[in-house]
Amino acid sequence: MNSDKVICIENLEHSYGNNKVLHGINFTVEKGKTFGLLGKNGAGKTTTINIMMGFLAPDKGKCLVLGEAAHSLSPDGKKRIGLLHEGHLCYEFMSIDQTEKFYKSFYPQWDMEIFDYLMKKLGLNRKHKIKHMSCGQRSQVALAILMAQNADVLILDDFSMGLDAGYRRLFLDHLNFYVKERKKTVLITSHIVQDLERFVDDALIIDKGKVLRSAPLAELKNGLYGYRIKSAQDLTPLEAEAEIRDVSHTSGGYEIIAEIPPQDAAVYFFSKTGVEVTPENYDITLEDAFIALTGKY
Ligand SMILES: Nc1ncnc2c1ncn2[C@@H]1O[C@H](COP(=O)(O)OP(=O)(O)OP(=O)(O)O)[C@@H](O)[C@H]1O
Repeated sequence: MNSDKVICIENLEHSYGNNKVLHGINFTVEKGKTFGLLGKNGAGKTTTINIMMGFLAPDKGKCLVLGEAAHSLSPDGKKRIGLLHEGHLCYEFMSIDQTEKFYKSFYPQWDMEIFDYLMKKLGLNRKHKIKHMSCGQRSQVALAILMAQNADVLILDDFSMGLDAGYRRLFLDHLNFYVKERKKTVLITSHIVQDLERFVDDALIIDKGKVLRSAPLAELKNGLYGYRIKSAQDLTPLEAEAEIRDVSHTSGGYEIIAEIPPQDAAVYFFSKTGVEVTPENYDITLEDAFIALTGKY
């Protein structure tokens, strides 16, 4: 196997009883890259991560992590993976100091500097108990513990967990530096899709356990265009058109994401609405592309 392939997933299928939730997922995460796994609630992200961690055996398909089959990872392989699972890592009755001491004992490569740096940002006394912290503060401790493990592969399932915008930005900046500097590999999921736009190299969008799009971030939006249109007419019926991926109301009118290139937009909207509008083309965000591909609900 190519040693640059840190995670390699082929035709992964999984069911819970009769409910099939993964329908042949494929993706590869290369060394030194940050990979975003995106999908709506219930899309199959955590199931995929549980298979990658060996917690679940897939019905079909292949899942290799660091070159080993995920369901039989060696102790050495496990040591090289840092996992942030949905929820928290910490025992609530412990203080920050006790939590560090507890986790440090499992990780020979414990990076005290990173832990101290992130705890200084938290600004709480180290004797402070986890149970007396806010949800976001607990998440900050959990992330510091994860970073201090100094693992080669970091898997962060829904890292945002109640964190405010400033801390999320600080953490992602830090993680970005850490990944590039130390050639680590990251797989991350977040419901705050916008956070990942500045950060991931490649992304996979899944919906109901199927791959909708898999590409380097810059290519993920290919073929999707955003238009701002001021109109007194109700444009929501456009949502029924196959090439229209989303119609959203804004204070000034509408934002429409469509598979229509700018040179054809004015004629297209005239043909569909019967009124002359001036569609203003804008650059769509990753979140726009995500909604265009997965739908609002
Ligand atoms: N232990 C389980 N038993 C039965 N069904 C499950 C179990 N865990 C998850 N599911 C179902 O599998 C599907 C995928 O769930 P999964 O947790 O993988 O989604 P997700 O993408 O992580 O969602 P979210 O963003 O809401 O965390 C859902 O329909 C869910 O109801």
